[in-house]
Amino acid sequence: MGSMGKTYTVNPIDYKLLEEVGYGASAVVYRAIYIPFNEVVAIKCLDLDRCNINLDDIRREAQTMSLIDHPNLIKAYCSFVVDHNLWVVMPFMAEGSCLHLMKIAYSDGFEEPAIGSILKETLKALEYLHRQGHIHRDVKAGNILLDTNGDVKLADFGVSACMFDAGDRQRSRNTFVGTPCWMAPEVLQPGSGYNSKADIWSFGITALELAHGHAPFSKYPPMKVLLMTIQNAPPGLDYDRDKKFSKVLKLFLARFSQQLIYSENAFTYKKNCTIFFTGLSFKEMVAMCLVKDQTKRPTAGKLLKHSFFKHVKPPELSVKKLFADLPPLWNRVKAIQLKDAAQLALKKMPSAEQEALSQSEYQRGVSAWNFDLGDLKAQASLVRDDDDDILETREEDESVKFGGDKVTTGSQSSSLNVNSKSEMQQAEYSRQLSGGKLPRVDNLNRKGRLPESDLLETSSQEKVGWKRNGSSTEAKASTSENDVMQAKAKTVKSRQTLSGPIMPGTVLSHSLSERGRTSERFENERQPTAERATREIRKAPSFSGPLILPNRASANSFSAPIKSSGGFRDSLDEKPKTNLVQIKGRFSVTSENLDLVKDIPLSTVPRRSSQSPLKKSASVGEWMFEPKQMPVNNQPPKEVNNNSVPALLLPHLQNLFQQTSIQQDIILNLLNSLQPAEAVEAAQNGKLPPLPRGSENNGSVSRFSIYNSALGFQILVESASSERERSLLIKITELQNRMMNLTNELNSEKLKYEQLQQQLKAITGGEENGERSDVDS
Ligand SMILES: Nc1ncnc2c1ncn2[C@@H]1O[C@H](COP(=O)(O)OP(=O)(O)OP(=O)(O)O)[C@@H](O)[C@H]1O
Repeated sequence: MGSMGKTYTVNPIDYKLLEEVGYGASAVVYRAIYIPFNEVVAIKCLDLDRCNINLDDIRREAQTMSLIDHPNLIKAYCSFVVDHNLWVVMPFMAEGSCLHLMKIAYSDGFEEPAIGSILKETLKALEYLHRQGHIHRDVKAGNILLDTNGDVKLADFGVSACMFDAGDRQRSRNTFVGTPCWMAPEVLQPGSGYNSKADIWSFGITALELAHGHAPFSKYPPMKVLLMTIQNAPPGLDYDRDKKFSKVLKLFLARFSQQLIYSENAFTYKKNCTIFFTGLSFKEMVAMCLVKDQTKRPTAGKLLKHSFFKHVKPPELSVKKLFADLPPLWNRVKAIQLKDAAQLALKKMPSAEQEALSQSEYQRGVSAWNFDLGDLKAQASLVRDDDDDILETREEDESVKFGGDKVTTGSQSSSLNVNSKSEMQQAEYSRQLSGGKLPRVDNLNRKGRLPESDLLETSSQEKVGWKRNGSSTEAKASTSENDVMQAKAKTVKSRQTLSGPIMPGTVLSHSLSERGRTSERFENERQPTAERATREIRKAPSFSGPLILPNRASANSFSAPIKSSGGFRDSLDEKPKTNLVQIKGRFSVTSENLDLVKDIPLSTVPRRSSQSPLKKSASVGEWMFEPKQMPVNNQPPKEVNNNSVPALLLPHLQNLFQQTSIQQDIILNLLNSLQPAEAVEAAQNGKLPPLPRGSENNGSVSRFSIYNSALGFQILVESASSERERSLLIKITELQNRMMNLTNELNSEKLKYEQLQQQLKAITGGEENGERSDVDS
């Protein structure tokens, strides 16, 4: 039974599928004609082979959709199975979802009056659903549909749950269902149970989504979002960074401080005050929804009485004007697909397809995840974000702010600034349409009634199914190239956080039916790149799909090895941080490392110098050694990493060696200058280098024993007859002793150096293994 007592048949030949007007995690939605009534309807086609939802869930959705009866909820006319697809026939909402609308024309979110109306209508739907005992579990902008007259309806009961199942009224549920960014903390906490208040949290997130153009945390990978939701303070509206609200606030305050508001006419004054206080009450309303303790969140009914909703305009005034001048929905959807495809191409990933596939497998595989918080934390700590991301996270972590003024990233919004109104009407579409492969959309009124002639014409055409025909493919390919060119000319901040090791697609391949995958690959090979990209985009999650995490064991429990990351080391990382001094790159410098460095007697080690340390001196024969002090290492510890420790030691060791050699030279010089007979003799015996004959030495020296352990020889010299010679010999002895000490030092440093090298090898070996297993995984 359909609308107004009309009955819709369950025979697919009574329906003519037209353009694709939406796609989600599990379904593609088409505009269609119900031929018996010549009425435009929407048909949601769920691929039963591909989606993870079990038949019970699907039946429940269809059942819920057919039983509900509320002006703000999408009702199903009927549903039936066609091949491997379930078709759900429902009213066509000609302006699509709020998400698509924001993507195409309001990337910074809607203006406050529209937000108020959309939220109020959605809240009415929720209030009704909750009263009927349902939890929607997937409230988000992508599931709020708009019609040309401004009607607002909540859709997608794919994940809705009945709280009265098995007569267990008000039972808290324990399954993990929803979409990461919109999921309430209690939904994510295993075993804590949740109820209709989970929808209120999602409603609060949706409010922020509508105000900013994207949901909080939408740029982060799903696992990160889950953790942020559990661990961070709840998100909220930030006036400083939100252009829309701060503009009003600043203006108001400026005029207030100059007492200008009093001189304004009553109308302007009232208007400004209203905007200002509405902004404040919006913030308050959102804060009420986003309380982590679900018991403290208001019910939908109570929230409806909040001051924010008191002065909300009827949607036909505030919502209707949002679509003025926009092209028809199907063209917008196509443009979004092309835009996303161009963006994907721009990212120049090693393999865009790989990424898309991995994302789509995430979407499918998510239901097979073993929900283990410890694993999640480990995975989240592996997520690498660029500096920018880190900064932003910290900002968000600290003060929970949102970048309304930022280029939106992530799947929820596109970062390409497509001027929708002009670019929508590109020649590409005219070409497609004039090519006769798609129905003449110009001849359709928005609501979708087809003139009889067109209906006949389109009826004779091939049905638009899961695949596209050749001409539209060609047209899209060329437009995709255009898009890429346009996009290249613009500054694009591409999302980068999705390519990290967290992508479960790499470990969840079994979750995808092999048959489906093979045929998909085959299709992909035959399709032009742009078409493929578009298809992959469609399959790739916008993270807007439901996250279903049933309590069942899985092999996919994040087996990737944990490695130290140069990225986040925030509260998410619970690895022990004892002695952690500084994090640099992939290494962390611990106080142990610093101790090692400290052990080196830097202050006593002479530095190697370009200038020779040997200077002419009268007191020590020809040369004296002028040791230069090695400056204490003034480098801050952050400059030190495991790599640089041996490098740091090396010059010192070289200096020691050099110093020792120099001292040897000095001694030899001194010996040369003394020319003791024994030395000469020793030299002649091969124990000492030949000594030059000096003029001062007259041969009468006292016996003096010099033992050099390092050099392993003993010099026995006669004590010099003269005082001068004696003092020189003493100096020699001193120098020899110093040399011995230095040699000992050198040996021990050599030992340390070797040990350090071994440690370093062990570390780098471990790192390489870790990286290899990362690459493998
Ligand atoms: N009745 C409708 N009229 C017009 N457009 C619709 C209609 N129903 C759905 N859509 C469009 O199709 C998109 C996907 O629909 P839907 O959310 O039901 O699919 P899904 O696979 O369940 O998505 P997800 O699970 O990601 O929320 C919607 O976001 C919307 O843009």
